[in-house]
Amino acid sequence: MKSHLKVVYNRDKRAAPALLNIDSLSVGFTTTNGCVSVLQDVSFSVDQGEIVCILGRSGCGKTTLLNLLAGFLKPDIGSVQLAGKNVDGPGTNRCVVFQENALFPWLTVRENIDFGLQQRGFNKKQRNIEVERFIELVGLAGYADHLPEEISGGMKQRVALARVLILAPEVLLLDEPFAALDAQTRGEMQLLLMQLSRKLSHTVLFVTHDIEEALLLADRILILDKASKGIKCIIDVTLPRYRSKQDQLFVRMNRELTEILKAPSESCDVKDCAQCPPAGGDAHNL
Ligand SMILES: Nc1ncnc2c1ncn2[C@@H]1O[C@H](COP(=O)(O)OP(=O)(O)OP(=O)(O)O)[C@@H](O)[C@H]1O
Repeated sequence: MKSHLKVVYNRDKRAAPALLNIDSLSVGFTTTNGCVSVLQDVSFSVDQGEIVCILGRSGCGKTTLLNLLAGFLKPDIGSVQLAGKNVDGPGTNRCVVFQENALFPWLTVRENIDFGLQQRGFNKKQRNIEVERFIELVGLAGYADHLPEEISGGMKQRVALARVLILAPEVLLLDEPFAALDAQTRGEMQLLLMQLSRKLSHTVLFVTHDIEEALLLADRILILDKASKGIKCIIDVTLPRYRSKQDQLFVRMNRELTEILKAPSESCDVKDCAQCPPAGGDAHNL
């Protein structure tokens, strides 16, 4: 049967150099049972303005990879480069949003969104204009003076998004940001993220367990493999930008991705895939 997934290892010539280059990353942890290797020889790159979703079974290293990109963790081997510069710690050019937002409970919505700009020394007039713009953008007009405890979980995640987007980071790193929300609010947040990242041209890496979420949001989906501790495959999502779960191609891709995630092998399982590298080839370098 013909596959509907386009697996891309080596990209066509790029119009511009990649924004993020992840080269041969390996990392492990020292535990009470000794050293545990989590990621081995992971390489890929991300273009400016791309949304890349990271999928994989529980414990395959998705959060670890995001932490490496954020600079919270250092690799044992390999490097992360952002715009040609080595990432060797956290930096203002990357912002992270987690499942559990960490809003300041004593600050209002407006003050939470303003906080980062204030820390960076922008004057009050500039800040006020930007804060009002972002309150509107994330659909929180009318709630600016509320405290976090006075708004819903979905609204809190809107605040969490606004307060990082306002800082215009080069890369936005999202670790299951909508996992705790109900299905409807989650759908609204996915749409909001897609609209905002297009409007503001953000480069996004998004960790999720949810294949549908990845198919709704991603330009590419990177699947991590627990067995090999590396990349199982990278899928180009060839759906139109605004997607419907009811679309036939969406349904088929969902089914095929589910199969890939279930498959125990270390390599891509797309049938008749002409683009898989030969054994020992230069896999995963996009
Ligand atoms: N600080 C740490 N010390 C020891 N082991 C760790 C540490 N952080 C992560 N690990 C281990 O590394 C592996 C990968 O963890 P990670 O959280 O990156 O996986 P994940 O794919 O994000 O999982 P999940 O989908 O369940 O959130 C797990 O086996 C985890 O126990």
